[in-house]
Amino acid sequence: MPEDHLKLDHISLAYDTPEGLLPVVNDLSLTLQKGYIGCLLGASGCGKTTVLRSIAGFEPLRAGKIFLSETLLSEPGYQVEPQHRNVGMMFQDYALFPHLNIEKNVGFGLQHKNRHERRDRVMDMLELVGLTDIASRFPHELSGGQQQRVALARALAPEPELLLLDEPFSNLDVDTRERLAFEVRDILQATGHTALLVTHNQAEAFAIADRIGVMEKGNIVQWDSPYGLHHNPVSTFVADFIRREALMAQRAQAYLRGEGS
Ligand SMILES: Nc1ncnc2c1ncn2[C@@H]1O[C@H](COP(=O)(O)OP(=O)(O)OP(=O)(O)O)[C@@H](O)[C@H]1O
Repeated sequence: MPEDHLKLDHISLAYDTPEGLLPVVNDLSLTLQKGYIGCLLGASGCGKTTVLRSIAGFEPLRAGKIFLSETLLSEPGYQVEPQHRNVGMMFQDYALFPHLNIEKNVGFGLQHKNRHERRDRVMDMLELVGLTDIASRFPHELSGGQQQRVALARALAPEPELLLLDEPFSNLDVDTRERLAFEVRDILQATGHTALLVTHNQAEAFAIADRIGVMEKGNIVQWDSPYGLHHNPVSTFVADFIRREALMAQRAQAYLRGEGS
């Protein structure tokens, strides 16, 4: 069994709002092993992005602790700054700098390297995502799928210990989305990266993840392998959630085949 890498230990998170404190995540725990891809899966508003933001260092904890490779990153009253966490991020909106070409976008987090080292690393990353021929292009000249591959190359370039992906495929059409999900999984597996992905798309979660956490109202109700979730759901909520999503996917496929509405 690989060693534990990311550990969320009974974390709670809340937002200060004009109406008062809004509890969002309540006593959530998970452990992700080195080289594994984990996924938080759940309905809109259940707190997935908030958990990811707390790991990145953008949200303070109200309770609990976050560890990466046994280093304490967060606890109430203590936060390692986001730029010192060695955590890479990839979001749904690509977040590429429009005025920089692809080479400069991918090299953005490598200012500490000299010009030659930076270029070598950028080219290695572009080769990894299969885009060496477009290094001098600008983001608006690329398709959504290509832009997202550049975003992955940029996130991996500084050799992060952990990669966080927030709905990275949701702006893409269905075919590209599926293909890229598998591609990203293969790249992460080949490079041995540990990653945590957030999605509300079950097919995506099952395509990419070694461990899936089904979330309900700010907590994980089951943290398990895709097989375990399918065959041993711990509650009717999980069973219904999995069945409902599978049913919706089947209906959508039937609809696309013209077999009804
Ligand atoms: N900055 C904020 N201030 C106040 N409330 C917030 C803030 N960000 C998120 N929330 C609220 O916290 C709850 C959880 O939001 P979060 O974005 O973590 O959910 P999510 O599961 O990622 O949802 P989605 O799938 O729609 O992105 C929601 O009720 C949301 O309205």
